[in-house]
Amino acid sequence: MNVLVAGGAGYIGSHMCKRLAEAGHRVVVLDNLSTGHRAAVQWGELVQASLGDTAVVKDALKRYQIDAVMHFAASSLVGESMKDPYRYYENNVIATLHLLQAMKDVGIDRFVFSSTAAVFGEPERDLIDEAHSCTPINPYGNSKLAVELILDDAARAYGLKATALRYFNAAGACSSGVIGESHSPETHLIPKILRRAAGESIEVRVFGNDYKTRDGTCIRDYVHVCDLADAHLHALDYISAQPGFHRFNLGNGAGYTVLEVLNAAEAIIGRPLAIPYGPRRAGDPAILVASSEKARRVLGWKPQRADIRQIVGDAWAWHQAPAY
Ligand SMILES: NC(=O)c1ccc[n+]([C@@H]2O[C@H](COP(=O)([O-])OP(=O)(O)OC[C@H]3O[C@@H](n4cnc5c(N)ncnc54)[C@H](O)[C@@H]3O)[C@@H](O)[C@H]2O)c1
Ligand SMILES: O=c1ccn([C@@H]2O[C@H](COP(=O)(O)OP(=O)(O)O[C@H]3O[C@H](CO)[C@@H](O)[C@H](O)[C@H]3O)[C@@H](O)[C@H]2O)c(=O)[nH]1
Repeated sequence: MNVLVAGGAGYIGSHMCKRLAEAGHRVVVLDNLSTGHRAAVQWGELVQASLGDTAVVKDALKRYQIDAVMHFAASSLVGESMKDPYRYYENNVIATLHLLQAMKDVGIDRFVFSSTAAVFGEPERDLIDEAHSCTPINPYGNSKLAVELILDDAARAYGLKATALRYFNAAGACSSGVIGESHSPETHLIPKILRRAAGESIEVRVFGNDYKTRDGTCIRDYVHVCDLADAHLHALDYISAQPGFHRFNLGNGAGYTVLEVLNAAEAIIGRPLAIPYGPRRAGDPAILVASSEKARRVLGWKPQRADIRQIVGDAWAWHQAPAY
C-alpha cells in the first residue's frame, strides 16, 4: 500500500515508517517538523507541511496515490495543554478535521489514529479496557477524545474505515539505534533518566513515593514503540476488511513502578543514578495499566518486547549516541 504517515518525523511515527517499509509498503511522510526531526525521515519522502495546508495535503494524497493515512501528528504535552488549550484544540482537532476533509475530497477512506490513555481520565479500575468510561482530565485528552468522536461520526456518515489506538506509555527505540526518542523539552520518565545517565545536566526526580502501590511510586504500562508499530500494521489490515470505527487499547497489561524502571535502568547502565524523590506531579493517577485483550483477540496483536529491561535497553542504545 501507499501510506501517508502524518507526524512521521516524530518519535513513534518514524518507527512506524521503518516498520511499514520493512513490510513492503511505500511511505510518504507529512510533517511540519514542529517537534519532529528531518533526520528521522529515512523511509520515504518528506512533504514538509502542516495538516491544515489543505492544497499541499491534497496534492500529496493524489500525487503519491495514497491508500491509507496513519496519523501521529499532534501536540502531546499534558501540562502545556492545561496552559494553552486553544493550541491543543487547534492542532489536534481542527487540523485533524482538515486532514480528514482532504482525504474525503480525494476519496481515501482508511485512517489509523494515534489516541492515548489520557482519554480515560482518572482510572476507575486497575486494568483499563475499552469499556472504561472516557472522562479526560486535561485538554490533551479532550482533544484526542474529540477526534475519536469525529471518527465515529465519519464512519457512519461517510463510510470512513478508521481505528483509534490508545497507547499507554510508549517507550524504547528500534534496536538498530538509528532512530529514537528526542523531545525538547523531554518530559517522559525513561528518556529523562537515560539522558541524565548519558551526561546531560537534566533534573530528574521520582514524582511522589506515597502512592498506594507496591513501593509507593506510580505504576505505568510501558509499551515498546516497535510493538506499537506492529499493532498499527494489524489495525491497517483489520480496517481494510472491517468497515466502521474501532477503538483499541495498547499496552502490555502489566505495569512497572517508577522505582522498578529506575532499577532496570541502573542495571543496564551498570551504576547507581542517585535520582532523588520529589513531590507528586499534579494530575498523575497512581496506576494506569491497559487491558489489551481486545487488540490481542481481534487484531491478533502480540507484543514481543514487554520486558522493561528490553524497553530500557533499546532506549539506552539510542541515548548513548543519539543522531538528533
Ligand atoms: N509518546 C507517548 O507516550 C504517547 C502516548 C499516547 C499517545 N501518543 C500520541 O502518539 C502520537 C505521536 O507521539 P510522539 O511521542 O511520537 O510525538 P512527536 O512530537 O515525537 O511526533 C509528532 C510529530 O508530528 C509533527 N506535527 C505536529 N503537529 C503537526 C501538524 N499540525 N502538521 C504536521 N506535522 C505536525 C511533529 O513535527 C512531530 O514530528 C501523538 O499523536 C501523541 O499524542 C503518544
Ligand atoms: O521526571 C519524571 C518523569 C516522570 N515520572 C513518573 O513516571 C511515570 C511516567 O511518566 P511520563 O513518562 O511522563 O508519562 P505519563 O505522564 O504517564 O504520560 C504518557 O503516557 C500516557 C498514557 O499512560 C499518555 O497519555 C501520555 O501522552 C504520555 O506522555 C509517571 O508516574 C510520572 O509521575 C517521574 O517520576 N519523574
